[in-house]
Amino acid sequence: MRKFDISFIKAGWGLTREYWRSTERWLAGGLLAAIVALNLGDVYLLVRLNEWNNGFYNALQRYDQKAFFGALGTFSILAGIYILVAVYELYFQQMLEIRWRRWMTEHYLQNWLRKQHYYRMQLQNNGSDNPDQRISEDIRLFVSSTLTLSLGLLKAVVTLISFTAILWNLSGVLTIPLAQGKVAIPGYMVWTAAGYAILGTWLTAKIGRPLVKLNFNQQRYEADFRFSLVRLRENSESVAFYQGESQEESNFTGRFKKTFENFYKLMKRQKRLTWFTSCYGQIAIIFPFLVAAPRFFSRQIQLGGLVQTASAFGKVQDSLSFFVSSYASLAEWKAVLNRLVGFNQQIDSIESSREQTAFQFIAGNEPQFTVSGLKVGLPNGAILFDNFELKLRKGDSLLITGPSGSGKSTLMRTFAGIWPFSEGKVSIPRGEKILFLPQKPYLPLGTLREVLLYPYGTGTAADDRLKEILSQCQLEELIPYLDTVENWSQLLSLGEQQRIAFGRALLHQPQWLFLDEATSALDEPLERTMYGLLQTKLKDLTIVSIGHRQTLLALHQLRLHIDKRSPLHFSDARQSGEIPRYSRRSTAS
Ligand SMILES: Nc1ncnc2c1ncn2[C@@H]1O[C@H](COP(=O)(O)OP(=O)(O)OP(=O)(O)O)[C@@H](O)[C@H]1O
Repeated sequence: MRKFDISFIKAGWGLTREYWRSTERWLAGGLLAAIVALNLGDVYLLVRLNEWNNGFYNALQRYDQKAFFGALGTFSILAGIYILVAVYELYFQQMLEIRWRRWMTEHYLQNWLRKQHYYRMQLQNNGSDNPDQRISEDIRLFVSSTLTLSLGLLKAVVTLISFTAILWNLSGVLTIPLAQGKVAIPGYMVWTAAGYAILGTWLTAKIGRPLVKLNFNQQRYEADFRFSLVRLRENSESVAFYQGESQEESNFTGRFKKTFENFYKLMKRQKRLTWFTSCYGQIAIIFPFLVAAPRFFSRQIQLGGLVQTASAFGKVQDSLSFFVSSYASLAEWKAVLNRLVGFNQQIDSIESSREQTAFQFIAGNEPQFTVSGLKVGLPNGAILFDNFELKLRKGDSLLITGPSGSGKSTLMRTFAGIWPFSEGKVSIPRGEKILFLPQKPYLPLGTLREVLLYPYGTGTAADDRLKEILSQCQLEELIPYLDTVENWSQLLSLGEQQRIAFGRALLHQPQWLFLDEATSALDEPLERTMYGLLQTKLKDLTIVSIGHRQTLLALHQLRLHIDKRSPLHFSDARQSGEIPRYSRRSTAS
């Protein structure tokens, strides 16, 4: 038999603990105390209602009208309190749930965004699929299920203790005649309820075990399907140009097929479990009457006693069967837990690989941008550059050229310190501003002002300055839309987006600017204008550009040509001064 694994409880506690130690712990603790108190009040009311059964049914049996109406009055009071408790129990639970979720979401978001984990996760993806889903869906499910299940468990335990005592007193002694005399079993109803629940729990665990994995997969397939739909929305124009609808459709249906097939398996397994739990629940209604009937027919107890005993039996059996009734939720909770733990483990593994890597990205005291002993690889282990050296001084302008796929952008990623498959040292002058304009201009969602000021946020530049920059980048027509929210990356042409990127450089005034094919969509005069702006408006700016165009040569003093088939080639148009050092695998020519 497989060993019962409780490590998930430890993992669950690991995730839960952080919130209960956070700055919100006092308020959260207060809310939890209120919910627990209401929960206990709930159980107390159940005990009172159980006693009420006795009086009410005995009154009916005695045809005692006064006692009957008296019992109805008691019931009204109990029911009123019960309603009040139920309303506030849910209200406080939801309040705690949303606060806890907010805290966890912020915590996960910070972890995901910190040190570019979102980027590395994508590059080093070994198991953490769809982090967006983990942050939105899984946290929500985790918080709500943890609360529901743990409060359910608490209620079950308190109910069990209260009603076991009641049932023990009510059930009397069962005497079984044997050949050599009689055996008396005190509290036999309690033993019967326990036996019934233990059998049910064991069978439920046996039938329901595969649900954990099925739930895990279901959530993953759902997220994959949703992600593919979002991708189409983001790339609708390209797909429309290609008329790629049928390919997209087969991709969607392929992904949905997995969701469908897994759901079918889930459904079948759940059907088996429901067969069992429903039978179990129905038998549980009649079972206590059957067990208590001998004492009723032998007139040891009255109708009220029978109903009260049956109800107490039901409660004991019900609380003992907590596992049976919650198995499906428990399976889902465990799947969610595995996904969140997987997310954390992936971040830990990124952190430890970062510690082990021999790459240093530092702010140095030297006034130059220095690259030394650089080795750049790919995830598959291939090496793009080895022993690469480069030194750039203030005011230099370097153009990196080379055939497509030769590694120019990857080199730029390494210069930015974001490429995890590198070794060596990159040093930028301390305290100086460095800006990278990537190949794909990124325009966030929001107003044009936010787009232009990205990533420094609004309020960092006056309106006049923004307008001036838009004019300089020949984007005057956008001035009236500074505060308009649009999907700008879909609305603006690629050339306009690239000019927005230049606008950002003018605004943020970096001393070191790296451009990866940042003018590929501009015509040549506009390209010249943009570079002219950088040179006139940004003093002592050092520029490193990647590009294919010949026209870029005239705009840079230095050139580095990369080609996998030959050594790096460096040329200096100034023909004077100190030449930056460079090399790769072989000596430079
Ligand atoms: N995330 C990645 N995973 C695996 N391989 C990658 C990844 N990114 C880049 N590569 C590979 O690294 C090589 C260099 O790519 P890179 O984008 O640096 O080339 P490039 O010279 O900038 O090309 P282009 O001029 O077409 O933009 C290519 O063979 C590419 O397939």
